[in-house]
Amino acid sequence: MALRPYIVGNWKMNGLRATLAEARQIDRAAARYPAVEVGIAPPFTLVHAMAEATQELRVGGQDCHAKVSGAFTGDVSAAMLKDAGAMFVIVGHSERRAMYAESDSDVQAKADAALIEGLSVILCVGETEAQRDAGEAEAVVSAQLVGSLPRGEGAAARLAVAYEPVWAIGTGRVPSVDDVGAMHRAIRAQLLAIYGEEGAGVRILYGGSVNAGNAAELLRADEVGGALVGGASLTAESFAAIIHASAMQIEG
Ligand SMILES: O=C[C@H](O)COP(=O)(O)O
Repeated sequence: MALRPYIVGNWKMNGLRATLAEARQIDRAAARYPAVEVGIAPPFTLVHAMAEATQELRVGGQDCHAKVSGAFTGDVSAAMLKDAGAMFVIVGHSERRAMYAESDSDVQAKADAALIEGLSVILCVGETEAQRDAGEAEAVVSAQLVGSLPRGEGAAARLAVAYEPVWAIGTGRVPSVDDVGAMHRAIRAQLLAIYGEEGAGVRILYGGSVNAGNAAELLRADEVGGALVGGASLTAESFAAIIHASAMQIEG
């Protein structure tokens, strides 16, 4: 089954209102390539404004709380994201797992909450360098999937998984295309085991130092259905080049 490629920018803690000019340009680039689905997860402060300022982009959050509301100072719920115009949320990013000690079950609760509110979910998994060096990469990712994938009715239909090796994030280092393909095949096998046939429709994105120069090669790896892009999504010039590379892939 050919899945529509999904190219998503994670702006992390970057972007002021002035930066919406980049989002408008990215929106125009996305309009030129309708075969590619394009999203941006800006900081919470820009979600509403970006959703208002763009037409083609899926705008999303970078995290959400598992509860709908309550005494959780500084947190934002999935319902609030939805209300602000978000269509999806990223959960389980390695920066949150590492810096805020989010466990697999925390991540699963967030994913479930987002799906209940009608958002779609990008669930991140990935091994550290030490885990890869120890030959544990697939086992680590497998355990993260088992522990954090949402299990509610119809979950697979609004889910994407992002494989992001921690050591490749923001470092300029990327795994070989063979290693990316091997991990993505293993993730696909696990999605099929957990969701049955519906697991075939879950897009598996690669993330970690994707840029205009390496996107075409990484997107060609087995079972890579798109990319989750950090630094290179911050300017329209580099992000549009990645969208273009994805569109060219479809045209073959
Ligand atoms: O969510 C995005 C990833 O953490 C990748 O970031 P990067 O493209 O800056 O390496």
